[in-house]
Amino acid sequence: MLILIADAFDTSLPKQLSRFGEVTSDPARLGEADIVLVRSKTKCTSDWMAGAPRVKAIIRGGVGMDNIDMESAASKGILTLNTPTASSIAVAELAFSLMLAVPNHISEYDAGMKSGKWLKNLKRTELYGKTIALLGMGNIATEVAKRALAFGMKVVAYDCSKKGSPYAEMKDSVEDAVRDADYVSVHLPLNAATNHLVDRKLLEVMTRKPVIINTARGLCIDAQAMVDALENGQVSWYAADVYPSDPPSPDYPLLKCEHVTLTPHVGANSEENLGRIGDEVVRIIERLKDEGKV
Ligand SMILES: NC(=O)c1ccc[n+]([C@@H]2O[C@H](COP(=O)([O-])OP(=O)(O)OC[C@H]3O[C@@H](n4cnc5c(N)ncnc54)[C@H](O)[C@@H]3O)[C@@H](O)[C@H]2O)c1
Ligand SMILES: O=C(O)[C@H](O)COP(=O)(O)O
Repeated sequence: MLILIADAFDTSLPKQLSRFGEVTSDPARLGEADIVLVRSKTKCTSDWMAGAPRVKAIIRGGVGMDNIDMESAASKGILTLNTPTASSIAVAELAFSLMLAVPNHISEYDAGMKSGKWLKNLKRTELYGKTIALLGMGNIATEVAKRALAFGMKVVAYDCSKKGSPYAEMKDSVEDAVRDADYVSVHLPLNAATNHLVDRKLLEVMTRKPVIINTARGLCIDAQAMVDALENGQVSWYAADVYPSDPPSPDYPLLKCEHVTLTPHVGANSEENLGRIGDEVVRIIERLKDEGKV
């Protein structure tokens, strides 16, 4: 069996996988591979699959499957699997870091100190007593909610398929969730229903000039509508880890906008999480072998 590690995984993974067969990271060997491991970088399109005639399983180390053409894979009998819970803590901690950094002016204070400005008059605001709306109440949002509760925040959420949670007051619509929120954190998969879910209309529903945090997918928000909302003060800050493409094109409007904090898609990229993802990949291959699927 040949396992192709197509994207950047934990450095210990090739050794761990060697008990299953040969392991390579040479993309030129796609045509010989039985299993391919990807993160978000490799785009598993129908054309890409045509170059992988032996592949029985594509394993996505991570959560989002939007870089994999699932329909094509299914039609070719290729299994598609991910590591659904491995990244929850890593991403929740990044969302929370952004949520702490913005009202505490960490980047402005730092830049001020280094340019000789003593910005003591710039007041911080506390998370305590504020309301956070979570869009999507799955694995990552649940970890964000637990941390928000520990900070004394009120947590509300909207999820199209979850009507209850021990960690959030569930709302019946996305509008109801965001209306009175001071913070809105996006935790949705990218699909036809969530593409531009945060659009001009939804931004207009928000009454509290919220900080919006997006560690889900860049296309879940309408970037131009977000720029306009930041410029007219309807939204006070946008903090994001995700873009329509990695990296975003130089003319992505939010790159040049004020009151925006950005990170380079590092939600899953903690040392610990890459280790967890690798361990989960090993368990998946073990199971597929036991079931005779690879
Ligand atoms: N920044 C990063 O590095 C990073 C890392 C991991 C995941 N992500 C992104 O975060 C997303 C969420 O991850 P998760 O682990 O919480 O996934 P999850 O599947 O556990 O939760 C997603 C939730 O969204 C809900 N949902 C789906 N469509 C909806 C809609 N139209 N309206 C309302 N709710 C809807 C689902 O019911 C589900 O409960 C992933 O799909 C991925 O795109 C980003
Ligand atoms: O959906 C995910 O798991 C994340 O967006 C992480 O993507 P990455 O594996 O490319 O860091």
